[in-house]
Amino acid sequence: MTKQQLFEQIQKKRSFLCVGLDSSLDKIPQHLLKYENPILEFNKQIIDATKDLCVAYKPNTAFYECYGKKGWETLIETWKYIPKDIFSIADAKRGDIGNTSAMYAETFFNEESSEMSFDSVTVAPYMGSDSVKPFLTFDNKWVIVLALTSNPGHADFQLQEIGGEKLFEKVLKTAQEWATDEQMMYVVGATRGAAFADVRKLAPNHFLLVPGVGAQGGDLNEVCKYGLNSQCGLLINSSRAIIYAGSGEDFAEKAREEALKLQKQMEGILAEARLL
Ligand SMILES: O=c1ccn([C@@H]2O[C@H](COP(=O)(O)O)[C@@H](O)[C@H]2O)c(=O)[nH]1
Repeated sequence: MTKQQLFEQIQKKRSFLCVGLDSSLDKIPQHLLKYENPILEFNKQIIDATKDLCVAYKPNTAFYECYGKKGWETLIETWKYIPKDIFSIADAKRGDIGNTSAMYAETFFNEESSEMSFDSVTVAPYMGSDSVKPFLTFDNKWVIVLALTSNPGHADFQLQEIGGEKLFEKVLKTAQEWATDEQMMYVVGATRGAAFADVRKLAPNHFLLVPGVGAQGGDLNEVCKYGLNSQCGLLINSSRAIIYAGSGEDFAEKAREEALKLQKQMEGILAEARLL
């Protein structure tokens, strides 16, 4: 999916919501445990209930890898179930020496070998250019580089100054030497609020994947105030607050209600910014 196509989806759906599929056996409604693959059934019902309200789905691979062979199968089947006009993100946070990164890229992008071909994968930039570049060799695929994360520990490294600039600023600048805003996005946590103004000074045109709305308490309005650009430029992720909104037989309806609340807020924000 190109950047323009993503913006068109945002305008069509009046939403820049990404639903996070962080699905685990101990959290999904207990009545689903009778299914042969409870998590897949859960994901399918969540997708059916929210697909007209969001423009992206983000399974975090940790929630699948922990179940071994069955978990990988669930990830593959979940990817297959995501409608192909909806942007898919493998939140895997990979990155290693070049030849190893190349294998990670095959894992998430090469359907012939792995049976999945996500639109994008999250990548940790700590190991530098050769750890990121192998992900950029696939046509029409995106790399989403961790820049300023939503967790409290972000300050340990990302806010440290090197040569007069913070590490996350260096990441934002240096990564732009590897790819354009047509192939690269950045992760910036919703809990960082006003820092979006600093991010936009360095990356005015990039899409930002923004986790942290919902369970982590990030403020959607503040993120949009500083982070919105002329093509929206934001994919706001919410995982637990949507998918675990209900725990009974009506869990998918409850998830829809939560997604709808965010979609309505987003519609208002897009309208006010004259992006619709
Ligand atoms: O900085 C980051 C990077 C990634 N995440 C991931 O996003 C979701 C958030 O889940 P919620 O339930 O909405 O809190 C989860 O998969 C994280 O691993 C992040 O939160 N912050």
